Amino acid sequence: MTEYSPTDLAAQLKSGLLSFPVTHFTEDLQFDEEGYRKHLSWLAEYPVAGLFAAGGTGEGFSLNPEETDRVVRAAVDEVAGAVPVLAPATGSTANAVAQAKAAEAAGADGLLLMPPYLTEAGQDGLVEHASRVCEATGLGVIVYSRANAVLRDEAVAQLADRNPTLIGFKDGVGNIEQMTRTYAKVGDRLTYIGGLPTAETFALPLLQLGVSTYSSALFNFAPKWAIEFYDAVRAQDRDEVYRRLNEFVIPYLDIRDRTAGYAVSIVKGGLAAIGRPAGPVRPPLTDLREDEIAELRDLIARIS
Ligand SMILES: O=C([O-])C(=O)C[C@H](O)[C@@H](O)C(=O)[O-]
Repeated sequence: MTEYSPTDLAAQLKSGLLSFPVTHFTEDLQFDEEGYRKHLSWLAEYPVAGLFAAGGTGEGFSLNPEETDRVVRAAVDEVAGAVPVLAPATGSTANAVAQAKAAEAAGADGLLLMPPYLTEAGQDGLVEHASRVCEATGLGVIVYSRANAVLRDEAVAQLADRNPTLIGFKDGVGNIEQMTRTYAKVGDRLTYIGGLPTAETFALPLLQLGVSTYSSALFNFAPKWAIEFYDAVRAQDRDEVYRRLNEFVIPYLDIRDRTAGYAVSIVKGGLAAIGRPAGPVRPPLTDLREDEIAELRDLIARIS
């Protein structure tokens, strides 16, 4: 059972960078628990404020509920209380509620509510969906606003009023007006997390909009560099942030943007490039080509 009340968890997550580990697969696309645990054990050498198991970078969308449970349990066990572990709640309301309960039983400390798949939905329906998940457990919940579940300021305010366990808003859209409206309306009642693909790209400007931390996919293969980048953002060291954007992030985006879904695949590519392979990505994603991994290796050499 978690030691973090929702309020404690909200404060903890604001205190540092957030880790979104990839999920390791064998060549025949089964969960490679040993590889995953070794990866978490290596990343544990670097200070983060929370670990989100089976998130987007962790290909949570490709896992069945039993696999998600295995990944979450492996993370909880491996991390052993050093940092809070947050688990995903995905898909239909019924599925997300079941996953939330399973995560609480597995000892997770909080939940990241992902968008429901396929259907579009209005704001009232999204509030209902998220509220059901908030009501399902005592865990703190972060709602991920992205894709077919983009929440506007009024809906975020409604959700925060209705659900004391809603602790965070993760933005995957980057709409400046909506972020401004949301922070103006809801203020520090919630913790705001930058969750656009390759979140470092937006970290400095979003800080001005109340977004105090972000989910780092780069942390998977460049943990020291990712922490240093986060420190530069928090210190509002504009020169250093732009130096690092030019040195690494922008050329990395040039590779990432070649194929839809590479925002996740490139993270496994980065791990292959540094000699810590995490196995292939699952369909519908595709792996980077060998020449792209070689390109990425040269890029990573610049920051190692
Ligand atoms: O669920 C996820 O993995 C994310 O949305 C976070 C990613 O880590 C994203 O912020 C990124 O690519 O840096």
